[in-house]
This record gives sequence, C-alpha cells and structure tokens, in this order.
Amino acid sequence: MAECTEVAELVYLVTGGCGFLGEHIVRMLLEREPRLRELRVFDLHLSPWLEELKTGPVQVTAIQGDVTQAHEVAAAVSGAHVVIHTAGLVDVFGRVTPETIFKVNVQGTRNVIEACVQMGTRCLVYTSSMEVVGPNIKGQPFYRGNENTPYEAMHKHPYPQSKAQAERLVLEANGRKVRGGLPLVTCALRPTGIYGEGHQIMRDFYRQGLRLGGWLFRAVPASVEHGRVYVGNVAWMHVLVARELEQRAVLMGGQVYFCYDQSPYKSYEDFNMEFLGPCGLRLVGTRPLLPHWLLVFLAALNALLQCLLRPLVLYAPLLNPYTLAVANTTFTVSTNKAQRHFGYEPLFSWEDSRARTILWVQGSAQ
Ligand SMILES: NC(=O)c1ccc[n+]([C@@H]2O[C@H](COP(=O)([O-])OP(=O)(O)OC[C@H]3O[C@@H](n4cnc5c(N)ncnc54)[C@H](O)[C@@H]3O)[C@@H](O)[C@H]2O)c1
Ligand SMILES: CC(C)CCC[C@@H](C)[C@H]1CC[C@H]2[C@@H]3[C@H](O)C=C4C[C@@H](O)CC[C@]4(C)[C@H]3CC[C@]12C
Repeated sequence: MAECTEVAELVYLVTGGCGFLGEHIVRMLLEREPRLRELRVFDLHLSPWLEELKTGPVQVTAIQGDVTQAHEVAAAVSGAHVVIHTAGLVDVFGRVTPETIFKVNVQGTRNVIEACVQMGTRCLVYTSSMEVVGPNIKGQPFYRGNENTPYEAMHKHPYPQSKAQAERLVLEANGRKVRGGLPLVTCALRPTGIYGEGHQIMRDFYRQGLRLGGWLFRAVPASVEHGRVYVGNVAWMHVLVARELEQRAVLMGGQVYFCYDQSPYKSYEDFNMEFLGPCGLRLVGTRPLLPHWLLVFLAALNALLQCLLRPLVLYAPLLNPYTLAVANTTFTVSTNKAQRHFGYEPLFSWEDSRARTILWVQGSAQ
C-alpha cells in the first residue's frame, strides 16, 4: 500500500500531463519536488518533449492512456502515492459533443477516484475550474469573491456542468477508505482563466490580429473584470497542495481553493493586450465596436449555424452565447485561503509572468 509520508521516495501520477497546464505541472514537479522518485505522465496524446525529460535523475514514465478506460487508469495509478488529475476536455465552443465532455470529465474522474481507492493511493488533487461557480447564466457579477462568497451557480453548458459534477465527486470521496484501510485525502483547485506559455486561445488572437494588419476590435466593455492567473503559479499551487495534502489532511481534505496570483484585474481583452500590445497589436476602441444586442444576435446566429452545419462541417467560432456571457460578466477572485492553508505564495511575480508570456507569444507567430 502506498502512503505519502512514510516513504522517502515518492511516485506521482499526472493525468493530462501533456496539456497546457499539465506540461507546466510536470516540469514544476521535476524542478521543485525533491522527494520525487518516479513521475508518471498519463495522457491520451503523448508529446515529444517528454523524451528530453527522461534523461534527468527522476524516472519519467510516459503512459498513453484514456481516463474513460477504468483499467488503463487503474494500471497507471497502481503504486502511486499522489495523483494530480488534470486531464479534461476543455470545450466551450461546441467542438465535441456534450456526451463526450461528460464521459471524459465526469466518468474519467470517477475512474481516477475508484483507482485510488482500489490501489491504495491516498492523495488526490483535482484541477477544477472557476466555472464550477460561475459566471452564471443570469450574468450576475462575482466581484473579487472568495471560496465562501455566496453566488447562485447555475450551469447550462456541458463544460461547467461536467466540471461541477466532477469536483463534487472528488470532494465527496475525501475520507473514503482506500485499500489498506487509510482514508483518501482529496482537494480541488479552481483556476480562473489561465494564461502563459502554451495558451492556445492567446496564440489564436495573436494570429488573428496579425491577419487583420495588427488590429483587434474591442467586443466587451473595459469595465468587466475577468479573473486570470499565470500558468506557472497554477502549477506551483498543484505542487504545494500535493506536497502538503497528507500532512494537513484535516485542514485541507475536501477543500476547494481558487488559484490566484498578482495578475491585475482587467477585462478579458485588456488583459490579453498586456501581451499582445508589446507584440505589435492594437485594440481598437475604448468602447465595444458593435452594440451588445448585435453581438448577442451574432452569437445566437453562430449557435444556429453550428447546429445546421453539424452534419456537413464543424463550425465552432470563438463567439457563441456562452463565451459572450463569460467574457461579458465580471468574475474575479480575491482570497488568501491557499496561503493560510498550505503557505502558497505566487512563485512568479506579475512582471515575470507577463515577460514570460510575451516572449512565448512573440515566438508563436507561425
Ligand atoms: N485553460 C484554462 O483556462 C483552465 C481554467 C480552469 C481550469 N482548467 C482545467 O485545467 C485542466 C487542464 O486544462 P488545459 O487548459 O491544460 O487543457 P488541455 O486541453 O491543454 O489539456 C488537457 C489534457 O488532457 C488530455 N486528455 C483529454 N482527454 C483525455 C482522456 N480521455 N484521457 C487522458 N487524457 C485526456 C489532453 O490530451 C490534454 O493533454 C482541465 O481539467 C481544465 O478543465 C483550465
Ligand atoms: C466576445 C468574444 C469575441 C470574446 C471571446 C473570448 C472567449 C473565447 C473567452 C473569454 C473568457 C474565456 C474563458 C475563461 O477565461 C475561463 C475559462 C475557464 C476554464 O476552465 C476553461 C476555459 C475558459 C472557459 C475560457 C474559454 C475562453 C473564453 C470563454
């Protein structure tokens, strides 16, 4: 049976370890978790950069697998002390069906929990999302709230619905007896919109701006605040939680933590301009170029076209009623729960996070 503290050398498993956030968690663990003996990276699609990590002192084991396949998950979890479950389908554009989103995000998470129980793994860290809370479909602002701020969470879209269900499963599993009789300790991290090296949507905006001659057009009011957090700090929070979870099981078990750092409170577009501006793009307009009703109409039209065209072609533009609502509703966090519970301080300052992201955007023009 595997226990977190009583062995000097630990085995970690990161599901979704080849994704945007997963890669940062994997690299951060290798840099900053000295007790690591083996790091298992489990993903549907293995990335070539994993090869270069295999030459270091920690054994890096790449496992091509699918979280929806219980036996594959169980085999990967067997003998692991800590599981960081980051794999998920992040789709708010209608690229995949709701059934697939639920299968990966909810059934996949169920499989991870059951594998921990069967295999005697005691520590499970789940990457949840701010969207488990909101923004809700009424468009009510969540202004610099914390983990205890009351908010009417109402989910209609499959992505937030699936993340909320999966998070609930993880939190309810806290305290379940794993093989050997000891209790499972779980907790969930809720990042706001993550940015940084590898952020695909940022790259898409950059390329679109270049195609438009260096101009981007404001779509949401500058007064709407959208929470953002640097990927390196989100990864660091995962490393710290994983390290402290067993020792501080009473305090941390079954808890949720928003991911936060010193990134400024801005609108989605103004925040992106912190990186795209130094790369030569300009955001046109101090106010949205199109009236809100027209954006609502275009978003609805996109949704209709997506439905009509589905049998022929996948039409999945960035603008749809859901993404418009998310971008148009203030949702920001202000909390120190992670600092109080496990001593988290951001590893990267805002200046550092910004500089690293700009460098990456500049190199991602092709
Ligand atoms: N990107 C954000 O802004 C953001 C914000 C909050 C929470 N999150 C959460 O963070 C996690 C990672 O998100 P990301 O932005 O890195 O997404 P991503 O798509 O870059 O990474 C997800 C990874 O999971 C893998 N995966 C997908 N389906 C799988 C399956 N069936 N089996 C095994 N692996 C599978 C993918 O191959 C990918 O490598 C997700 O759980 C997401 O909900 C992301
Ligand atoms: C008005 C439109 C043209 C603007 C489109 C921007 C839109 C694609 C952006 C805005 C906000 C973004 C989401 C937000 O940062 C937080 C999350 C949570 C995370 O769990 C998954 C990603 C997601 C949904 C971002 C997706 C892209 C959004 C909607």
